[in-house]
Amino acid sequence: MAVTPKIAPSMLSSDFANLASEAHRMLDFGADWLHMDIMDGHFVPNLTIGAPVIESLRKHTKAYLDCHLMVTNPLDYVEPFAKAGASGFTFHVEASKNDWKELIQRIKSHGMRPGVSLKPGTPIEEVFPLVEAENPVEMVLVMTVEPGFGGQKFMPEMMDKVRMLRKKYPSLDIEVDGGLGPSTIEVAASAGANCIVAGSSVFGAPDPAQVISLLRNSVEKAQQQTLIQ
Ligand SMILES: O=C(CO)[C@H](O)[C@H](O)COP(=O)(O)O
Repeated sequence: MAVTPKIAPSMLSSDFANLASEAHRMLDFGADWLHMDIMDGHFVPNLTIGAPVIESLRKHTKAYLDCHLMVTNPLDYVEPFAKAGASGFTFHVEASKNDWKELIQRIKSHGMRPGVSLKPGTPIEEVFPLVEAENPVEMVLVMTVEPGFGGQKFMPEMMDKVRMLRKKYPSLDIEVDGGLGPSTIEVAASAGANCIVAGSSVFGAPDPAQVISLLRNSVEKAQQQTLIQ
């Protein structure tokens, strides 16, 4: 069975001073999720937003807040993010070598959906135990740029990771993030990605609704092709 396409504009490219209206604008344009980039200034060389901003945004929308925690100590953030109203809590495998079982358990017990992400230099095999665990993650986020900043160039060589994941786990949510847009979506969708994060290509477009629709159509088309083959 094909997994559902989810188009998630990265709010990193939004006007943070008008976050609620930017969120509504993206949802009106057809976004499924809102992707929230949480950076602590240590794990990646950038500092963005934390739980207080998620809490403020939650007062304005019921949308799925897909939180990607680029932080050194993800365990410290589980409770604050749950209280703030996060929906998905995606942590980095590089930051959870010894405590991922506890982390997944705590994310779920706090009512959020656990995901794991990996940087471009991290081998895909490192996430397999987290997907195959008795209490598994429900999404893998394959970074297609070095995490930290929007507007970077998509790394097509990351598609081997996506292909390998899709082959092993046909019903897993596989998210890609970094440099996704009309010129790169086909390769990502045909590799098997179904959750698409896109920042600059959506926010910078004259018609963001058209880009969101194009991204969704590409995922649907690739999924149909796979069913035919
Ligand atoms: O996680 C991120 C950076 O760490 C961003 O979500 C990502 O890069 C999206 O931005 P763009 O689509 O402009 O590349």
